[in-house]
Amino acid sequence: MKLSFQNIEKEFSGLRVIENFSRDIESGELVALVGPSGCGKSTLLHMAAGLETPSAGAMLADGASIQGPHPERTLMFQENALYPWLTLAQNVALALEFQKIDKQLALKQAAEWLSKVNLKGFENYFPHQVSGGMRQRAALARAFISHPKALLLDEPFGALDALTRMTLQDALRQLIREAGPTVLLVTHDVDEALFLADRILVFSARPATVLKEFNLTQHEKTHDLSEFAGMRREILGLLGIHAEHEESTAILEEVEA
Ligand SMILES: Nc1ncnc2c1ncn2[C@@H]1O[C@H](COP(=O)(O)OP(=O)(O)OP(=O)(O)O)[C@@H](O)[C@H]1O
Repeated sequence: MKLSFQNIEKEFSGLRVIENFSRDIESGELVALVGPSGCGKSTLLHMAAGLETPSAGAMLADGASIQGPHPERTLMFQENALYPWLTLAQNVALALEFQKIDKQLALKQAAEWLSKVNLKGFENYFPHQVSGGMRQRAALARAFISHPKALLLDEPFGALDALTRMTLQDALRQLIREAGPTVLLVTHDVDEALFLADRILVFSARPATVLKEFNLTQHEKTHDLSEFAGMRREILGLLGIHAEHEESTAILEEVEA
């Protein structure tokens, strides 16, 4: 699914958040949105999800104006949104409810997707009985089970420790390779953007405009991002962080608009 942001402007009660943003996200492309906290990244994601409307401009999916949420465009948040009273399999199966699939068949498919994200054997566990990383694995299974054409990820691994985050990034990349959705990824983690993205858009503070765009399609990437040291330094510089002062990527949280 191609997502098109056309001359998008957004303001909330006089607060200008997005200024003249235009970009096409091609079908199957993974574009990461990076920028200071509060600059409007989630707002752009919410427009693609159909949860917010632009104040001016047009938000299109495959050339048609987005009128509201649709299961073809799936949003996934940092805080896992699993229902605590449902098992992991029931949570994943729930995503198929709108398709009116037989409940037993939905549970069977849910078990298959849980297996794909390394949760075989945990189908009947409740969310509180597994780790945060496992909950996000289940959330990934739930996001993919309905074969979304566009996946809108808002800091999906932001609450996880660095090691767990990397294993989840590997799982996500594998799922994306198999399913091929268009992906918009909001992240504060520059390394996550470098590892996963085909393209990185770096935004200014509010009102958000694109400061620079980085293309990474020609690279086959590993978690050893040393070849991207220059690009990483440049992105952090654009965000007002000097590499020599950088203690962790969490610092990005403190760059207030
Ligand atoms: N529904 C809303 N009503 C009013 N203001 C809003 C609404 N949604 C977002 N905002 C405001 O728009 C600005 C941008 O918010 P947004 O969540 O898009 O930023 P962000 O770049 O995703 O931030 P962060 O990186 O901290 O998640 C913020 O000042 C926020 O308070």
